[in-house]
Amino acid sequence: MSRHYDYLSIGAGSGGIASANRAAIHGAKAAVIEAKAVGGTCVNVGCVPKKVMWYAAHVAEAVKYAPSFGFNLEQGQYDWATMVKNREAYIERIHGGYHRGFQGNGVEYIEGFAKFVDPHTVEVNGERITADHITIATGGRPMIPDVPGAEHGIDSDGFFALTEQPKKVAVAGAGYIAVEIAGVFHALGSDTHLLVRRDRPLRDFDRTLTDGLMERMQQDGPTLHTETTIQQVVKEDNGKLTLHFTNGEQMTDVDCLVWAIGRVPATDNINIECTGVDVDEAGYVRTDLFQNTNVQGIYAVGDITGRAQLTPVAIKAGRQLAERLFNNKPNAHFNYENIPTVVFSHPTIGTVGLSEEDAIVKYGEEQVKVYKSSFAAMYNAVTPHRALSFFKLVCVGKEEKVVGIHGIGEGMDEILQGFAVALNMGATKADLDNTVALHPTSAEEFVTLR
Ligand SMILES: Cc1cc2nc3c(=O)[nH]c(=O)nc-3n(C[C@H](O)[C@H](O)[C@H](O)COP(=O)(O)OP(=O)(O)OC[C@H]3O[C@@H](n4cnc5c(N)ncnc54)[C@H](O)[C@@H]3O)c2cc1C
Ligand SMILES: NC(=O)c1ccc[n+]([C@@H]2O[C@H](COP(=O)([O-])OP(=O)(O)OC[C@H]3O[C@@H](n4cnc5c(N)ncnc54)[C@H](O)[C@@H]3O)[C@@H](O)[C@H]2O)c1
Repeated sequence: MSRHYDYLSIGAGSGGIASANRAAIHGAKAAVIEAKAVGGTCVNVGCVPKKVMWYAAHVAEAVKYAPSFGFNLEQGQYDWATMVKNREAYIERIHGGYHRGFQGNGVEYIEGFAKFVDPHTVEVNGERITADHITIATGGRPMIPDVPGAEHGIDSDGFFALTEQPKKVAVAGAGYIAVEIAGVFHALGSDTHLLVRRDRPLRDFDRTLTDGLMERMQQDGPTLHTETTIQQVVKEDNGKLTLHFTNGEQMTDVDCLVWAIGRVPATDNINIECTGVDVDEAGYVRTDLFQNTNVQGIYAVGDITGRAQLTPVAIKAGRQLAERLFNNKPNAHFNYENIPTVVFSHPTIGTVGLSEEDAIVKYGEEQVKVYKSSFAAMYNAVTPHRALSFFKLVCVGKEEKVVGIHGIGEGMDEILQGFAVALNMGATKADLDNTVALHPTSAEEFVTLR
């Protein structure tokens, strides 16, 4: 038995789904093949369950602030299992939405693990499927380090599988996932330790953001251990973990260790070698700006390309690819510049464009002018948990074109989207100054900076 499609995506995550739906909307006979759950990482073990848990942490914070607003709350027990049950039910509803979308657009959904047979053929469940255009949208999986006892830890997938809240937690890593998971555990009441190898988490972010995050962590956050690398993990007879660090120190009585040290691309098991598609040393598929690989008729979108591993990036790149292939738009492609991003830390970080450091490297110190401020947002200013939010604009040249907008504070995840539009449209500092403030908000800080 064999089937033929105009367009086939291996993987039904953010990129695969978006590209196949768009291809079908433009009349292509399209299919997606998915080995695990429809929606991929974002929906099942990424953005969605993470944001639900971030909201749980947000509610816990509100409960903490409540007495200052006059509430007399009997703070009962927190039930992790209830949150997990409701979260998974929500995810099930999202799955249903995807399947209805496929039906409506005429995309065929094929369950199974796909492997290449040749550049135009894949095999799934023993069946050969051919397509004119095949997109590799297989995403990635969490990385586990090669240290003795590493298997006693869990990864971000394991974090979402927890049905009970651990008491003492160590999170190893310094990126988005480590910061976000540690923040959730802490806010929900676990004794949480964030272990970073160097001097700070989120080292690639503007310094104002990491300074602000570290200040907030010191006031009320997970305990930050810098310059700390795990050398060995030992499971004791009582089931607890002892972490041995390279600096000779150790941490005992750990109930749960989470590795959040990056991800690896899922190209290793799909027999990609038989296609001649070029992958880099780490296994990411090399693509040009049009998502083309070096092999005609094979493309890649999303995390598997190793570029800006974010859901909206995978979606937009996938849709643009379908526009190019099936809607007669030969120049359609995703623009990888000025991608806004949010870290769901406590409080949230929002950032778009160049950090101050990168702007100086790109334009020279004399061309760069920075505006910044900090203040206690009203939300916590009336509580004993007063804490600062931080704001920064990076501008260049005489006209003070805004090339970077960075903030950490309550609501920054929602604030940044509109400011990213302004930056993309080429706004100058004067444009922001000429915009009337919304008062009293945190967002107004960006249009009132002196
Ligand atoms: C914990 C966590 C939190 C995150 N939070 C955010 C966030 O808040 N905001 C944000 O923008 N991004 C976030 N991300 C990143 C986001 O999830 C990814 O960028 C996005 O899912 C990438 O989409 P994709 O289509 O490239 O791959 P994926 O979503 O990973 O989908 C790939 C799919 O391919 C399937 N597959 C793999 N190999 C095969 C095969 N051989 N045959 C069939 N199917 C196969 C997989 O099962 C998977 O379903 C987060 C990621 C993680 C891990
Ligand atoms: N809010 C969001 O949009 C969001 C949230 C989560 C993930 N993501 C995406 O998923 C990607 C993967 O996230 P991530 O946090 O796993 O990766 P990451 O690449 O952002 O961070 C990995 C961190 O682990 C550190 N590290 C590497 N090896 C280590 C080791 N052996 N011991 C200790 N630390 C080590 C690295 O220095 C790095 O800081 C992100 O880059 C991001 O694009 C986005």
